[in-house]
Amino acid sequence: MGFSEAQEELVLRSWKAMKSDSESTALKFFLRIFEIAPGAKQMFSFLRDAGDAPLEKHPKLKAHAVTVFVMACESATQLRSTGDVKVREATLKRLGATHARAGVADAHFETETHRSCSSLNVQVVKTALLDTIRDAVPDMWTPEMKAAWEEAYDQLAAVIKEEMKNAAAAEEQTKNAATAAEETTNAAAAEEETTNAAAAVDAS
Ligand code: HEM
Repeated sequence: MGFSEAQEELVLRSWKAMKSDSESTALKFFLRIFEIAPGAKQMFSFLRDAGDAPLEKHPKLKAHAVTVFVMACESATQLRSTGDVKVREATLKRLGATHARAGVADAHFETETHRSCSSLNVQVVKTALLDTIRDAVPDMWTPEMKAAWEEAYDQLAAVIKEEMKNAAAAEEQTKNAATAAEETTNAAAAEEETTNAAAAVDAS
């Protein structure tokens, strides 16, 4: 099913209404993420270093929330015009690497609850996003608006998750190359040792 002009309009209209109060929307988004998954706080370096300072005082707090909203809006526009989500190559590479490094798992992007994992309920960013929009624009909120945001978010998340896999694979390759190089060095050293030992035997 393609993304319609009406769906794009729903996403952009609600974002426009929220944008005027993006400061408090961003804060609510974050608080909701940490309500759902308290453990997720540890993944954000700037929060790890923040000690006990209240979240709402944190200067970097807004950036991630606003980026997720803005990029989901851009996805909605792209989905309507081309049926596909494309993120600029350099941005995508960085996003893949940052999220993989921070320990973000595919599950953090989804809405399902992994009941087997009771300590960390992983219905994180997507649920937090939808809840935040619902509470920010209650008069506009409809099942159609929810579906439009879900679609835009899902397509964007799929692109980032794919890039996270690439980043993880590249890191693994670098590690393997380093191990292989080390093994070659060790083998060369062992060979030299054998040669030296043989020479010592010859000399004696
Ligand atoms: C479509 C969804 C998402 C978008 C568009 C997005 C976007 C971004 C951006 C732009 C950054 C800044 C760093 C950079 O540019 O490399 C970032 C960092 C980060 N994101 Fe996301 N993100 C998304 C989903 C998630 C999810 C699901 C999680 C998991 C809870 C997450 C956790 C993080 C963390 C931990 C960082 C690093 C923050 C730091 O320590 O500085 N993000 N994200």
